Amino acid sequence: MVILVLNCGSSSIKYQVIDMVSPRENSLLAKGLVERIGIEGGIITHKPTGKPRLELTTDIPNHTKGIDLIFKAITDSESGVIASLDDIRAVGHRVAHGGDFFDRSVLVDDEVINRIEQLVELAPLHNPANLKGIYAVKELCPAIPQVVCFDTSFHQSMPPRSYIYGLPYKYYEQYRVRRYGFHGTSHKFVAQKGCELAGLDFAKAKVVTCHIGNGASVAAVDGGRSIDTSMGFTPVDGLLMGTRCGEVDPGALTYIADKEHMTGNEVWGMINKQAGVLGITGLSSDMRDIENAAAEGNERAKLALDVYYYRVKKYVGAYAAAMGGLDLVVFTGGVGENDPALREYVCSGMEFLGLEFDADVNRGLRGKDTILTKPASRVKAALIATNEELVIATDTFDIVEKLR
Ligand SMILES: Nc1ncnc2c1ncn2[C@@H]1O[C@H](COP(=O)(O)OP(=O)(O)O)[C@@H](O)[C@H]1O
Ligand SMILES: CC(=O)OP(=O)(O)O
Ligand SMILES: [Mg+2]
Repeated sequence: MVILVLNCGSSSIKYQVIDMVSPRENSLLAKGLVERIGIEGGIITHKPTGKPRLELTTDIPNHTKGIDLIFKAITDSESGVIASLDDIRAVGHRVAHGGDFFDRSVLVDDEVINRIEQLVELAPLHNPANLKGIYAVKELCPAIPQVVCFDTSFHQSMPPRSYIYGLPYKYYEQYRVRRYGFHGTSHKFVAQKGCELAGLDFAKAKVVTCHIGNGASVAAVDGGRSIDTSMGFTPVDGLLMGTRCGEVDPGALTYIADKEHMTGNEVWGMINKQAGVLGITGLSSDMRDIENAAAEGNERAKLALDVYYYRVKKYVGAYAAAMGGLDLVVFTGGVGENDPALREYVCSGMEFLGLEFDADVNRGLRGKDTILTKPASRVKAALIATNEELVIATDTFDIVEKLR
């Protein structure tokens, strides 16, 4: 069964074409990336397995055009991987916010679309783009079944003590204001894979997963279930991110709003788009730029890195306490997989927890699943490359199989 997975961001679409024989037996036919949607210099990079890659620069004014380019690339005479679009059995999408409506992946229908629309205001950087992908497939291939996998689903297992805020309870009852958490697909995947690599039983292990990309969150996964996570009602809470502030005293925000005569919407825009490492440095939201600037002696970049790394470490300690123990710390995401300095900072001085980091193994290591602790270390650490798309394809397969 050929499944197309779409991970639509605001200005980019990551995709994979996967042939699933069964959840365990699958092969990647192609993966690719459409970038710079809606701005000049649009580009699609298509990487088929065992065939010449294809790169095309062209204006990509919207997601429909982006998905149309993906369709052309995957059926291309030279670099294509399927004969025609009829070969696609289903499309699986990543959707960031599913609220407490969804604790699992579901088949798309009008009701599901309505729910995702309702949640747009809670995930303004993500849900609108996710919806555009669903609409574009509907327009271009109305007969193909579509499945959505929510970042929030895995965290629906959190107990109330983790998700209730100290606000008047009526806001939870009226507006469902609570912690939801994100990157759940990734946290689950890397916790499971990390346990396999470390020889731990996922159903019993106490794992802290650090998904550190442009958006970043930490989760406490106890016995295979998420019991707490650093993102909250929206993907702006917790860690410092590219352009998002992470944890901040709410009092500071109302104070700034007062001083600067800002509306709620303006504050919301500021904490989502002008904060994070971009806000502290005024330089960039990309961690590579921040690290380069810090290496050249830029003081603000050094400060931003320090805040960024420190927060990750703090959550590891907090979640070890929350779970009453720790077996494994996992690093994943664009930064977690590619930045040895982050991993070294977080895992250094953690012998008191039973974690003995192997700095030699970690040095220069990028993107390869590896145990990062010394053989005798009681608590393990690991780098695990995430693959949200494979999880989405697996869920899509399971749901579409039942339609037969
Ligand atoms: N070598 C590297 N060192 C540090 N950060 C890196 C490196 N390579 C990529 N990154 C960072 O990874 C981030 C993107 O991660 P990714 O997980 O793809 O994000 P998202 O899925 O949220 O868009 C960027 O901030 C980028 O700078
Ligand atoms: C929810 C979220 O933060 O996603 P991303 O990391 O893709 O921005
Ligand atoms: Mg991501």
